[in-house]
Amino acid sequence: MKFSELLWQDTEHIFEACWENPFVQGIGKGELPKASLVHYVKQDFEYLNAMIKAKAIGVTKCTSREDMIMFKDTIDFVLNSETHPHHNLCEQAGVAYEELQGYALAPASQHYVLHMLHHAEKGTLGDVIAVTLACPWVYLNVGERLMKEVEPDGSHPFNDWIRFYGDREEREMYKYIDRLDELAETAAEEEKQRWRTLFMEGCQLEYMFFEDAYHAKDWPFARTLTGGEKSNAK
Ligand SMILES: Cc1ncc(CN)c(N)n1
Repeated sequence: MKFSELLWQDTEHIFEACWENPFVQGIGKGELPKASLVHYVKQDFEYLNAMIKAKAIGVTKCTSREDMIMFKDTIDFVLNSETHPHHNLCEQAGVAYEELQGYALAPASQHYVLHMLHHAEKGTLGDVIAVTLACPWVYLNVGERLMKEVEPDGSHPFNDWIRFYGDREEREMYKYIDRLDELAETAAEEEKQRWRTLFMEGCQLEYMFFEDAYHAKDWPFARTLTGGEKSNAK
């Protein structure tokens, strides 16, 4: 069995939970509360900044140009293309994209970002791939299912979001899967167990990201310092 098939077996139930999550189902139905959309974009803008940094750290773990190009292509994709789905959500929320940038992360997304950057910094090339892999895999899965189930056209409020993830470059992630399968062929058992854990935790954090976006779940108290300033520290 390929290592990636084992990853799938470990996490299929979490992919299913992501699919059933009200945020994803709301995208399919074309109905999401404005607060959910706003919360999602605020969090995701910062999350994708962290993803760019994690992929840049990935470059420092490479010994071949092919691997460097793989990371470079994703950085380019996130920076230059992955703004499209955000614009779609902002249009539906009736809020300017610029207004939703620069916010402090809520607890679950903060955890996801710190988790990703920590393991990318201290880990191997395989660790960087494993800790960032849930991101495209979950979205490609959700996007493809939405494409099939909803068959959206231009009249669907989230047509761009669905088509972006169901139909486009998230397929680049197969390069990461193939590379991790290749690395797994010679990796120690202990390292493979760590990759499985990192991937499984990534899937759980993807689920929490959808769940918290739907409920616009933030810190329990206002992030205000004693002088009255608002803390936007990330
Ligand atoms: C949290 C999260 N995970 C995944 C993706 C899709 N790249 C995203 N935009 N945001």
